[in-house]
Amino acid sequence: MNKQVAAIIGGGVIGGGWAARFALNGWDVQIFDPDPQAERKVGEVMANARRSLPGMVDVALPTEGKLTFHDTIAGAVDGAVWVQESVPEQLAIKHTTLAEIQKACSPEAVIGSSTSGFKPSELQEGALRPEQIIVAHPFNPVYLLPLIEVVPTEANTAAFLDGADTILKAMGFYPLRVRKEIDAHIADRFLEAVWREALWLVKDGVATTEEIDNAIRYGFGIRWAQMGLFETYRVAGGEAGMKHFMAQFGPALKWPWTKLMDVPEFTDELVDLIAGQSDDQSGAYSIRELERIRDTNLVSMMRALKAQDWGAGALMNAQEKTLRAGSPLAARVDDLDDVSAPLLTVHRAVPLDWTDYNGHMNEAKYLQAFCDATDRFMEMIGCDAEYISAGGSYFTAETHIRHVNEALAGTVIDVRTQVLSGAGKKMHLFHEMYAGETLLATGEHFLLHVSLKTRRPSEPAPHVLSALERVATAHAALDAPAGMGRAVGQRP
Ligand SMILES: NC(=O)C1=CN([C@@H]2O[C@H](COP(=O)(O)OP(=O)(O)OC[C@H]3O[C@@H](n4cnc5c(N)ncnc54)[C@H](O)[C@@H]3O)[C@@H](O)[C@H]2O)C=CC1
Ligand SMILES: C[N+](C)(C)CC(=O)CC(=O)[O-]
Repeated sequence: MNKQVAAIIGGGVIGGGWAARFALNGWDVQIFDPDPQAERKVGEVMANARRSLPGMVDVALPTEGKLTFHDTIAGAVDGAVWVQESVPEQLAIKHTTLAEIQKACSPEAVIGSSTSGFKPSELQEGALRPEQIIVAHPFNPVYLLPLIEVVPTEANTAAFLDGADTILKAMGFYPLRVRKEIDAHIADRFLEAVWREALWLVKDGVATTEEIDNAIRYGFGIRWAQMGLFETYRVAGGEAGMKHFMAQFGPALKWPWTKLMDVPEFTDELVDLIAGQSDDQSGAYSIRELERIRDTNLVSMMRALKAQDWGAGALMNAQEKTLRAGSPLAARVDDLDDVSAPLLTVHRAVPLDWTDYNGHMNEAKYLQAFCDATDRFMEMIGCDAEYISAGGSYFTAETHIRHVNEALAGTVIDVRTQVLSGAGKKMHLFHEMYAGETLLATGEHFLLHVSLKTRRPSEPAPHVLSALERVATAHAALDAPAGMGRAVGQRP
């Protein structure tokens, strides 16, 4: 099947991030950037994205698309369904680039601009087809953060905007439709206000760049990542909530807490002061190293939110549900004509938060992956959430894991499950974990069906038992897997 094509016009920090997001979600990506270093730079962004994005959700993303570089805008936009403009933030350059794009692209394509500040009506001025241009403002790193501010004008139809939202959501983005166009949309208004205050604090010698960053990351920054501003302040109002919060802190808005719109003059002295402090603070790392530190932290935080089904984590769960639906990972044994081969129970990439000080998947996570495989197999035979809430389940009684090869962050792993025996209360499973054709590990697990009321072994419901027996009978014809029944220390 032909992949969908995205064109990236301008492959710098942001264009490179868009390219990675599209490619790792299975799109072919065609890039135009006049910088002779663009291919190397995008390659480095891709390398960081490959280690961080694929493992964010607990199911594999589509197979990575192809990245190609083109000498002209016309070449890059050929066949593109989405064209993302990410050239420098100057209106004249944006206009010339959008005109070039429109001369060659499909009239049906979405043209998104990454602009941080220009209004869509400014971008659409003098355009051949204003109705296909919108602001699609991302956040760095584009391959990990979900927010895209979608800012339309009246020229864009509802159907066109809904189509754009659908494409963005399928890639795990959160398209936030901005109701009225304004300079700098929504989020950059805040960022600029915070930045302005921070510049004053440094200029006035109140704090260094590092102290300001500490004030953010040890306090309100981490809080904002999960509840934003208003929900956080509602809680801060105590039992009386938002009204009490506003009564208490509203008057402070009139006190001289902030410098408001007053911008410190960008003298060489101020720039040198800030750049110097920033070098002292973070100069020991290269930018790519800082990006990797940032990505590891972001993935770990977002996956923690995923476990809580909250905020950015709830978005990831929604994307995962869509990716699972219709894949072999959604099938039940009763729906399958053929269960004679080991069954696919896990298909995912190794997430960054599964790796350890040895730079590979930590041993505890092999058990996690095999546990997920067992959960999935239980679901396949009908021991699903509904069955468990009615009081039946399986408990694991014994586990044996063999580590055969290592797996790095981003590696796609498959677990295939063979039923060694399944009768009555007993279920004996053998999981094999692969990266492509390479065996990474095996897990042998013996489980007993239990009643969650008595916490004692019990007979499974007939439909669960018959599905289990069907697979066990089919798998009885398979060879015994290598490593079955091994004890620790035994020679291969
Ligand atoms: N850096 C950031 O934090 C964010 C930037 N943005 C927006 O994204 C856009 C791009 O910004 P960055 O990626 O940061 O800049 P950048 O300087 O990293 O990249 C711009 C790229 O455009 C290329 N370029 C220059 N003229 C071009 C042309 N005529 N045609 C095609 N490519 C051309 C340059 O070679 C460069 O690779 C801007 O509109 C900016 O406001 C949006 C969100 C965040
Ligand atoms: C600094 N900036 C205005 C370019 C920032 C953005 O537009 C969004 C971001 O990623 O912070």
